[in-house]
Amino acid sequence: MKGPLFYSKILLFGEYGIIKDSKGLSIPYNFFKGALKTDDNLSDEAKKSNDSLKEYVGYLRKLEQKEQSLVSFDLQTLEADVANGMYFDSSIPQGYGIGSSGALVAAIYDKYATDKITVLENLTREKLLKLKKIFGKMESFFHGKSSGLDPLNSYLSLPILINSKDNIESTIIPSQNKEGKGAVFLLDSGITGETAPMVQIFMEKMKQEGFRSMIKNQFIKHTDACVEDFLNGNVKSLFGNLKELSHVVFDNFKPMIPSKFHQLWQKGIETNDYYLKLCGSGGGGYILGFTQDLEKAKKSLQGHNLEVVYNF
Ligand SMILES: Nc1ncnc2c1ncn2[C@@H]1O[C@H](COP(=O)(O)OP(=O)(O)OP(=O)(O)O)[C@@H](O)[C@H]1O
Ligand SMILES: C[C@@](O)(CCO)CC(=O)[O-]
Repeated sequence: MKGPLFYSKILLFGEYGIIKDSKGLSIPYNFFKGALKTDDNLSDEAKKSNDSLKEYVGYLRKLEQKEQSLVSFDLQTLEADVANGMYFDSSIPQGYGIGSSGALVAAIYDKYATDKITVLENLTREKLLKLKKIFGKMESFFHGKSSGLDPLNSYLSLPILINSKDNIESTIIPSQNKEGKGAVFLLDSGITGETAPMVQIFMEKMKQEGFRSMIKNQFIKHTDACVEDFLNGNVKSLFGNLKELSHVVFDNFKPMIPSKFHQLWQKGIETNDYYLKLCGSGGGGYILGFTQDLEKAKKSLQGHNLEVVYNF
């Protein structure tokens, strides 16, 4: 792959909660990546990507007209490049909760936005929020309403701490202990998931008083505590809160957990070998796992492939 690379992201904590002002923590995941590329002879996959970029140009044209003070693009060049066979050459799986459309949006903004906010300047909170707003509008084309967080993560290639909806900052996470036994890992559910219908289910449930208070008093409480513990390197406390979080999610987010994984989810809580949580909106794609002993977790999850993303 040539040209600047744009990485996938993992929302370690904050799925659903960030819609309701919980904390969140999102990190770039550079195992998967994509870049804009041009070829004369397009493979089937490249052709599909190229076709979707053709449609995207039309969307950006309308967006630019609607949001004149927010963002503008060199659409002529973009259109010519797409006509010449440009596509997004990407290894990021789609519908897996790790931001394939976010990386694409970041790549397009980087190459075609005029007067863009660059990663080299001093990124004040105002600039970050503006970028997030632009990216939210740009990404809406792919899956309806978007917070813009995925493209922001991909564009900056930095961890992002969400304190609340209007208060985000780039942050530093504790450096990995490559020799450590503990790990964060991805489990492949084997099916794709879609964000919009899952968020719809969540919003529907939020109409119930009981669900709302569970979100506030349990889900957000544990999510916020996990973010604090992770950033401060309080591993022991982190795993206590993870266990609670895993439990609350299991009891209240069943539609977001592929049924094949219900038993494994419970087994983790019972044995303490690992704890599972949602990775993004769930419903398929990846599931996130945390363990204090990777070898134990591997044994316990035999038959499943664990992709380690962080070592404690
Ligand atoms: N390489 C690509 N070329 C063109 N379009 C792409 C490419 N990768 C992703 N997309 C677009 O992004 C869409 C997938 O985005 P979607 O937001 O549904 O999932 P995701 O970004 O993979 O996951 P999530 O938002 O849950 O992290 C695809 O349907 C396609 O339109
Ligand atoms: C489920 C959700 O909270 C995270 C999906 O990556 C939706 C969102 O905030 O955009």
